[in-house]
Amino acid sequence: DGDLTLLWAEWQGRRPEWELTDMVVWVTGASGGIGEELAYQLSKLGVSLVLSARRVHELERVKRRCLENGNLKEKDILVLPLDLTDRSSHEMATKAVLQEFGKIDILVNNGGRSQRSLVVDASLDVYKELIELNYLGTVSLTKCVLPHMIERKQGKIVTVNSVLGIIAAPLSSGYCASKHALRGFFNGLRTELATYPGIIISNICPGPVQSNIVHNALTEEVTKAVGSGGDQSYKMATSRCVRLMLVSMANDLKEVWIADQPFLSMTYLWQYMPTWAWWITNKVGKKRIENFKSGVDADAYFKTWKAKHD
Ligand SMILES: NC(=O)c1ccc[n+]([C@@H]2O[C@H](COP(=O)([O-])OP(=O)(O)OC[C@H]3O[C@@H](n4cnc5c(N)ncnc54)[C@H](O)[C@@H]3O)[C@@H](O)[C@H]2O)c1
Repeated sequence: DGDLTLLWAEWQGRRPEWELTDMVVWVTGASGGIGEELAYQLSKLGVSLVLSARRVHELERVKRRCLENGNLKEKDILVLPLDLTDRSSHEMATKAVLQEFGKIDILVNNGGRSQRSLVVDASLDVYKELIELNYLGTVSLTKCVLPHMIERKQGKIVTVNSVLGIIAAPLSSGYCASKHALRGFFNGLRTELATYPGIIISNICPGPVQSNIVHNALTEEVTKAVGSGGDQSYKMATSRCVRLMLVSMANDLKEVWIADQPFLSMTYLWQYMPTWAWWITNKVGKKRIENFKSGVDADAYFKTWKAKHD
């Protein structure tokens, strides 16, 4: 369920419990899904946590659970409301973190939204929103934190990308574009930081993971979200995805792929045999569009596949 370097690191590499203690970690999109689970697992490691998203009451709920289940005290967790699309607020937010904890060791760019609509139906505003949020929001926050890391000559910028930042799928063209753009940006940034080996740029590419991502996905209109989560049973458990993310952070891996089969094999196929990968993608993609058009969960066919192979 991880690329070979990641699985090697999990087996033989440094453990998150040794490497990530005493760090200041800022997680965006911490009010749900992967970001929320990340907060819980990090809170057990004894880090100082900054929890950001738009909804304060949800962040307070996550903070309370971190305090109940983790090793942290009230003073170790800062709830910092943040809208990634409100770029003018990012500098102030960064200052607030530095004022509270004096440093930022790890920025986890996790907040984002997906898409469920065909190119022919989706308004241009949907594409604009996905670029504003997933791409420019992430770039903006990174640019605020980067000078601090350069000054200290250390830090990790971890971005929750997606396998859809490498491959593509129907109904998600704007999402794929935003994630491809992010991968290009961070690969470019990494090349510029070659003289700062202490600053790690890490690109995390999960496949389907249990979360609210489908529920919150944009449709053909920017004002309308999907509003139902669909079937989650075929997706990777959030806790497993986050554990592998922590392994990646502890071992300074530059890009990792985290996905159950057949998604992981598909990513390898795209890497090594793009022509074959296109053949399969078009076959599966057709089914995905048919399901979507008939009002069924677009990925319902994976239930049958999983049932056969489990
Ligand atoms: N779940 C998956 O299958 C999957 C797969 C690959 C990549 N990802 C990526 O993982 C990340 C987390 O997604 P998730 O699956 O946990 O989904 P989710 O919908 O459960 O969580 C998304 C988080 O982002 C926050 N967010 C949304 N808009 C925001 C804004 N304008 N400003 C600040 N925060 C905002 C939400 O409040 C929430 O906390 C996303 O970047 C997503 O693209 C998810």
